[in-house]
Amino acid sequence: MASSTLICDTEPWKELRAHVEDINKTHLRDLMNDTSRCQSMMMEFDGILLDYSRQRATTGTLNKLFSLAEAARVKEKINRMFNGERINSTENRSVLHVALRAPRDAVINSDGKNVVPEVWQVLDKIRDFSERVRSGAWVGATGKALKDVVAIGIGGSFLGPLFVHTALQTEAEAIECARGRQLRFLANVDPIDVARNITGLNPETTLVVVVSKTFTTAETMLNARTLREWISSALGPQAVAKHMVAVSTNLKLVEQFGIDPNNAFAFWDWVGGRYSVCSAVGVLPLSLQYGFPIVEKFLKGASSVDQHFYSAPFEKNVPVLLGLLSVWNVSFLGYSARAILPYSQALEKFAPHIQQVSMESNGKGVSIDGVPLPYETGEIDFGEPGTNGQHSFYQLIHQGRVIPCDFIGVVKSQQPVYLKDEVVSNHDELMSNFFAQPDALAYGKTPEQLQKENVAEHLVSHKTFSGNRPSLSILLPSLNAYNIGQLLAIYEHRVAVQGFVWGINSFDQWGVELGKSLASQVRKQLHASRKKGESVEGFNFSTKTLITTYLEASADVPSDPSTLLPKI
Ligand SMILES: O=P(O)(O)OC[C@H]1O[C@](O)(CO)[C@@H](O)[C@@H]1O
Repeated sequence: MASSTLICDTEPWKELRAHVEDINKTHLRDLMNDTSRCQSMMMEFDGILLDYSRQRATTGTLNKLFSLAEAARVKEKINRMFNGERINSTENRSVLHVALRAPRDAVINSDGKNVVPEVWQVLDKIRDFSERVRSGAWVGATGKALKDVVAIGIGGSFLGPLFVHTALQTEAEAIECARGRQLRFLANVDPIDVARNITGLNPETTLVVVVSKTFTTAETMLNARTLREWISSALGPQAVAKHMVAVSTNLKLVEQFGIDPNNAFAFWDWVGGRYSVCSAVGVLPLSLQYGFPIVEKFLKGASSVDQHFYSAPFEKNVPVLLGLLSVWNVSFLGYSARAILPYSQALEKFAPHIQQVSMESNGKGVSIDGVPLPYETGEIDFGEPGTNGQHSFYQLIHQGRVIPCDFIGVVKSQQPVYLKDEVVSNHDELMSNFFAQPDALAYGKTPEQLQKENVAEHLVSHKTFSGNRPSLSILLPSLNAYNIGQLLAIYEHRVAVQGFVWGINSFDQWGVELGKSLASQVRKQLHASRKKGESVEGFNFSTKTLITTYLEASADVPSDPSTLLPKI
């Protein structure tokens, strides 16, 4: 396929389009009767069981998807990514988050230079620093050990670390290592988030980690200035050096902000924000909370998937299979959303993280060459842990719109509970739902079944489930740092595969810029109106009215406030 040819103009795409008609002839409940088909749609990798037999697909569909991957040159694109080529062409950058978790002796080149040694230089610096903070060798301005950490950051500088932290919080080894320590995340520019995060913390025993790839993000910088004020108003300006450190690619701005460059932890422009959890962005706060050895296990789990993704044949390659099936669902079956449903409360922040990884990566309107696309890319990702979601939005998934679901289950609970009078453990109860839901979606319930159950005639249509709703199941052996790393990398690479097939740049995010620049125009107006009484100009009628109403109704804000920090 020539680089300017769109994937929708290739034969495999056209064949898949035609193949939809074949698939529409067979209900999933009939596909599920074919045991050899089901067997061929299950695989095991490094302790993880993947079951995609409840996709609306046959082995024929998969073969066609492999041809599509060939037409899209997916293998070549994976190789180019791992070889450090500048596949993020609109930003002229390589995409090397895999180097962040590569073993110390690996060789991964960017611009002819092996980047692995500098990755490990930063990891070693984090290990050393986090050990000093945790052991009390590094103390705050008043000589007290720093037991609490507030990590300030947003988007990719927040969601990944929050997901991993939340997932580890109740894991036995992690609990032991985190004893007496707290890790909090301040993301939103909303002052309420500041108030909630500093409540109950003592600046004397708190370390603030400012996390920003660019060190220019408006929300993060305002929150960083706010917490700098919180520290210096309590302990004096000289305390900032002991209580604030940074993670960034922009060490110059870190220094200008007033953070000692020795206390800055670098990463590189070849790490996309949403792919940065394995850089100092995640590794530093998580090591402060849990110790470096646990975080190293997380990196190893991700690295294991990286190697698998790079080397396994597509027929047995978890991220490739998942990515191709998502393309099938979105581009051919017309399902534009995907539900991420972990049956583990520890994974409650997984869907929010994957929302950014997936939607910021693949929500694009043009090809990598800038050609407007005649097909849609990306999907709407959302999710909640089961069983909570079952009592919320599952109604729509069962009887309303068709939304392919990812069910993620865990064999061994982080916190098993066995009540002596109960038949099954609490975790068994949870997992009963994990096993039942995919079949409910696939098989549904027919009017005939309902009539046999003597359901009143006027209720039969209400109680009918059409079924034929696709899902896949991922069963993890347990939820420790290693498995969390595996899960992360599977989803990261799946998103890349989808983008490679759609022929887009999954590694830029120009779509976030317009809103930012309009906000900056509004910010200038608010300033001019408050300070100089200038009227609101240069906006359309609607925006002007909204801003004017806001200004008038909040005119009691002190015009020259002395610093007012939130209190709860
Ligand atoms: O780490 P930074 O530079 O503060 O950026 C935060 C986030 O902002 C974004 O650019 C989107 O606004 C994300 O891609 C990024 O993860």
